[in-house]
Amino acid sequence: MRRPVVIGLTGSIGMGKSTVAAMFRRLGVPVYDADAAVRALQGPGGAALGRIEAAFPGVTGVAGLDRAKLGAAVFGAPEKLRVLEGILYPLIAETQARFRRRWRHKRLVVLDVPLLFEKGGWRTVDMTVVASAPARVQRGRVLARPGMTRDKFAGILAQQMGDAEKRARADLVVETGRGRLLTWRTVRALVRELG
Ligand SMILES: CC(C)(COP(=O)(O)OP(=O)(O)OC[C@H]1O[C@@H](n2cnc3c(N)ncnc32)[C@H](O)[C@@H]1O)[C@@H](O)C(=O)NCCC(=O)NCCS
Ligand SMILES: Nc1ncnc2c1ncn2[C@@H]1O[C@H](COP(=O)(O)OP(=O)(O)OP(=O)(O)O)[C@@H](O)[C@H]1O
Repeated sequence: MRRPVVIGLTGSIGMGKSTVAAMFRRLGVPVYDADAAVRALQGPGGAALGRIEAAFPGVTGVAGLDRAKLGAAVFGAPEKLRVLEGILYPLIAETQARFRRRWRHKRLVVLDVPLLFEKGGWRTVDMTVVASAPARVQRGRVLARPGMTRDKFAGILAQQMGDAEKRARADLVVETGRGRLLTWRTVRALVRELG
């Protein structure tokens, strides 16, 4: 039996990655959501909680992880972020392997991974797809989110590979700044070709 074509989907904050992922799902393509996997590991009863508490005392409780507290501890402290990644990434790799086994009979699957290029996940996929829009569209979307500030946005951008580099590395760029219909048609054409 042929194994599925594996697409790695990524994009910077506010570029429409989640919306593109939802379009793949609507077309019947299984989508692995790396952010959701991280949240499940860190939520109430999550498999990573014990190890996170041991490394960062005081950041977990009955409700799971206090993300803001841990974020304050690790963002801006690269060596601490590496410790957190060392705890989470082997567990994430397991959940991803389970996803791949579960859908091995499919022709096409998508891995939605925010840090696909930054963390090397691109090496394990057949094709990379980057959701992208002009910077002013991205900015407008992100600053409209509740709780978002210019400083926070700048801080997040500074931590991510830039959009230009992601676009240059992508096998396919899906434009999300020129209406949903265009985005939908692009995703549908890709699924028809590969699915
Ligand atoms: C530290 C945590 C708890 C903070 O959670 P919080 O909800 O406050 O922030 P959020 O997850 O939305 O991240 C904010 C921004 O930082 C970026 N970011 C998150 N983790 C990392 C990382 N390891 N390296 C670089 N950027 C990161 C995200 O892409 C996002 O743009 C959380 O980010 C975390 O557990 N990170 C480690 C796991 C990871 O690498 N996740 C990335 C995607 S799989
Ligand atoms: N053609 C389009 N494709 C995708 N998103 C679009 C499009 N047109 C408008 N949008 C809007 O842009 C926003 C993009 O948000 P979305 O959550 O998909 O981004 P994201 O890249 O997943 O962001 P984050 O990484 O911050 O979660 C949404 O509010 C969505 O409704």
